[in-house]
Amino acid sequence: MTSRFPDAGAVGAGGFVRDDTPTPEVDRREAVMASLAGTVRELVDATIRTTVADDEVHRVRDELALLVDRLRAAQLPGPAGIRYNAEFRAWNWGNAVVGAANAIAPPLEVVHDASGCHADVVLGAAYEGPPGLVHGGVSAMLLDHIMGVTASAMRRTTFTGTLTMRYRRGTPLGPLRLEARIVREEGRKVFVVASISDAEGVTVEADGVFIQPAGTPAVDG
Ligand SMILES: CCCCCCCC(=O)SCCNC(=O)CCNC(=O)[C@H](O)C(C)(C)COP(=O)(O)OP(=O)(O)OC[C@H]1O[C@@H](n2cnc3c(N)ncnc32)[C@H](O)[C@@H]1OP(=O)(O)O
Repeated sequence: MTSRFPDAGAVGAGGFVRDDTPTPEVDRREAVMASLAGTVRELVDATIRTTVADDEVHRVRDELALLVDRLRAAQLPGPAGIRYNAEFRAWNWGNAVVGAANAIAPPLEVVHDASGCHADVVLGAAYEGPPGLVHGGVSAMLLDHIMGVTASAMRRTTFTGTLTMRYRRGTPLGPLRLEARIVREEGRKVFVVASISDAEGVTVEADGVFIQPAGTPAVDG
């Protein structure tokens, strides 16, 4: 069996980084960062929807600039990447869809089930495209992620090769369900279908080809 885990600190296949931070410490820090990101997410929503006077907006902006400086006091040299420790605990806190420290991420919480993966999410004002509806690119981004996770099946690295969307009707902001499943595999290619639904049924369908890049091992392969 070939391990997907490189030596500590090294960049492995697909850009994954082995990091020997113990799992309890990862869990603790993740909760701290998720707490911060949750408040920043509130800030984003409040910023979009505020109707306070201009002077108040300027005062809030100046206070926020001071807070940004405090967070900038110690920073990673680049993006957060994806890290793994020896216990197979993985963390990707900057991920655009699930990153615990990323206030832009909804965040999606992907659940593995008998047929593939699903996720329940509530999308607010920050994800609007047409009035009251989810931006089509946001729908594609969320589906791309859950389809990628489904294709990877927690045992191999896959990248999106081709993603096709069919927008059947507008997707309303609010509570939504995403579902994804593998329909077939051919060599390194994994074919995945997925959907977004609201209470009335499917709003978006997607199918995609996810490819295990040449030279990347499956964990149990
Ligand atoms: C844990 C976090 C999960 C997150 C999931 C989110 C998913 C993402 O967003 S991934 C980011 C977006 N995707 C990318 O950036 C991928 C960029 N592209 C690449 O890296 C490469 O082109 C990659 C990996 C897709 C294919 O490269 P490579 O392994 O060299 O493929 P290659 O050997 O040429 O082809 C292998 C097979 O795939 C097919 N193929 C190659 N590219 C594509 C494509 N774009 N679409 C469909 N099929 C393709 C080939 O035809 C070939 O098929 P066959 O075996 O039948 O001849």
